[in-house]
Amino acid sequence: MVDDTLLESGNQKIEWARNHMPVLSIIRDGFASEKPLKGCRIAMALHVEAKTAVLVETLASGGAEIAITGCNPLSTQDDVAAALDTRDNVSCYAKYNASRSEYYESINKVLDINPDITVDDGGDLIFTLHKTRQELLSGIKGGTEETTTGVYRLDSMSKDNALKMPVIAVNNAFTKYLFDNRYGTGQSTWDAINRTTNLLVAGKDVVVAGYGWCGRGCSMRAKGLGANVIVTEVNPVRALEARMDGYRVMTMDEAAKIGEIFITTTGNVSVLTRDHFKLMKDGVILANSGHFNVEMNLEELESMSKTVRTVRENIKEYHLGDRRIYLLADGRLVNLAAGDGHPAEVMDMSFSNQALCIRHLVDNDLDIDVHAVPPEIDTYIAELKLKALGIEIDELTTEQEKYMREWEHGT
Ligand SMILES: NC(=O)c1ccc[n+]([C@@H]2O[C@H](COP(=O)([O-])OP(=O)(O)OC[C@H]3O[C@@H](n4cnc5c(N)ncnc54)[C@H](O)[C@@H]3O)[C@@H](O)[C@H]2O)c1
Ligand SMILES: O=c1[nH]cnc2c1ncn2[C@@H]1O[C@H](CO)[C@@H](O)[C@H]1O
Ligand SMILES: N[C@@H](CCS)C(=O)O
Repeated sequence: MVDDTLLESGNQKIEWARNHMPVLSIIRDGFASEKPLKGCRIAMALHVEAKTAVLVETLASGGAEIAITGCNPLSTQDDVAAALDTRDNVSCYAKYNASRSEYYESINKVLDINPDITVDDGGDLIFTLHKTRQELLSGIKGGTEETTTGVYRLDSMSKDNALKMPVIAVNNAFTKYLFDNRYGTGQSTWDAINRTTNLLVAGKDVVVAGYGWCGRGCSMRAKGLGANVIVTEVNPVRALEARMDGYRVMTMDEAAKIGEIFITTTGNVSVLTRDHFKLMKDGVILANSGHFNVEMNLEELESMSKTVRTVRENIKEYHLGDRRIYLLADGRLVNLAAGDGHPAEVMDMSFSNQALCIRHLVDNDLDIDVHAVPPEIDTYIAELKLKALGIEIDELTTEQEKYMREWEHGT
């Protein structure tokens, strides 16, 4: 028996998100009348919260049958999961704080739908499919991948000839990463850090590891909050860009001694290790907004600690004897595990890409490979978003088009 209060809270959150996702709402209306996904079975592993629920509703309104679970043990909002499970043709297996075995059990339940299409965030569904559920591969039309690291992994699989299905790299659409990874992560990471710690940012030394799209967003918003921002990088071009954007750039060995708040956004492992923890000041705060819980070496942090205790919701204190280090949300994506994820207006574009790419997979037979989002989908979403914002832009005149095509003109 599902708790009514839980359902009411989940439905309220979904309604709020739905009302702030105008592009997805247009796509949903089209899906409801055309039913382009009729008879299609979709297996999904995404962060199960309100904006994701709106995507699921959109796919269901297009005629699909959906099984969904989480893509992170700590990002599921149980009220939304309960509400989603009441929708027609939707089964939701996600739960907050799932153990590793529960997490993979749910991934397998989702795969039991015998999917035509898979939707991933970070690749756990597709990797399980390739490792232990290969019998399902022959029925698969294709999949989509939501995030940067998931796409890197798929590219590696493709290079090794290990990939056995077509996948669209949704992350790589302009209308995804330029907004979601940058402005979404920038805002939601700080929202989560601020609501979790209730501490001041102004005047603090904030270290952002990685100056990709997420790192740019987190640095930009840290600066806006009055922090002194330090960036660490391994890519010389991005390091230079960070420097010219006005930040200090140095190695993590140097930054570890100075920083008061550390945010990892690299998609890489062991960016913060024992050597860095040894150098850190008393009371530093660590948050990850990159990938899984691997960016900080938590085993090393634990092994160095005399005591580990929860001192406030989503804050663990690691007492090293002489100093304390505070870890937010167990080192999982802080914006989702200790916050509500990206703003709805941003996920509007990311999930419109998902919906239209899923339709594209159903309508076409793509080769086994990692595919770009078709440019016409990307442009269409940008146009709809501008329209929803009430913004008109200029068009090229015939003279301008001609000028841009020709090459003979000089001074
Ligand atoms: N929290 C969220 O909601 C959210 C949103 C989007 C993406 N992501 C995830 O965040 C991560 C970053 O995504 P992105 O789009 O910014 O990727 P990106 O590839 O644009 O940027 C990652 C940057 O990290 C740098 N880097 C790699 N190893 C490093 C190291 N050891 N030290 C310092 N820098 C290092 C790279 O050179 C690169 O510039 C990915 O794992 C992605 O999947 C999270
Ligand atoms: O609120 C949200 N709901 C669903 N997905 C989200 C939200 N915020 C960020 N991401 C997605 O999570 C991926 C990293 O795991 C990002 O690529 C982003 O698109
Ligand atoms: N779904 C994964 C991918 C993040 S890049 C996670 O939540 O950590």
